[in-house]
Amino acid sequence: MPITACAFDLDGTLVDSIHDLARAANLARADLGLAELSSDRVASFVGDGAASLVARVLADSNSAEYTGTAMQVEGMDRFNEHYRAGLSIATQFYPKVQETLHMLHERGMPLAIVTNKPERFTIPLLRELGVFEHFDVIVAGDSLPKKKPAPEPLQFAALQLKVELADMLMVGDSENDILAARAAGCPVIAVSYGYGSNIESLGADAVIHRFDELRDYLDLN
Ligand SMILES: O=C(O)COP(=O)(O)O
Ligand SMILES: [Mg+2]
Repeated sequence: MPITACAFDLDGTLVDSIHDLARAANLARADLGLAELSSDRVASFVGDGAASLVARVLADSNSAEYTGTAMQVEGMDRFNEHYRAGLSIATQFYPKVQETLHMLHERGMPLAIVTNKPERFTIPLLRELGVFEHFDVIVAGDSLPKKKPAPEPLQFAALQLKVELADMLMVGDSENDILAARAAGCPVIAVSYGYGSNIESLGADAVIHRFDELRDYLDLN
């Protein structure tokens, strides 16, 4: 793979954000008189952006969709407030992420974030974690009309980075990341430690178990 740029998913790939997401989700549920869900349960609802997360968390069902009911609108408002107030209380980089991002940035590798997390959370979270400046482009879940698994966010990132899609490596933890990469024509590596289920069977070019294994796939000089 002649990789000249990298695009990274955020939740479940760079950072373990589930405890802050689950806290905000459960505070929103409590505001609406609903009982607490386990972090694992909330993790199984992450991946399609905040509106889907809120719909699934309120219904405690993976098939719930956000249609804008009064309860969902209220739940979304509550979730926004709680999550914005505690984006990085318990959120941490997975092992070797910081070092590897820093090394790639130092070596001049163009880097993108391509996440389904909305901009209102993505940008402050990256700032709070001290890595905002490492990325040349940030495409969030609501930056464009379509989000992953559509190819547009990766197409937009490649355009901004001035690289070919075939030369931009996508790294993610869920089926949406792999589908988006396939649709866009990007090579894709899956991480095994995130929130996606059955990641080994989803047809990524490779599966890695620790973030710095990425080095093996990049032509670093
Ligand atoms: O917030 C989400 O739903 C998922 O975010 P991700 O695309 O960074 O995994
Ligand atoms: Mg993810």
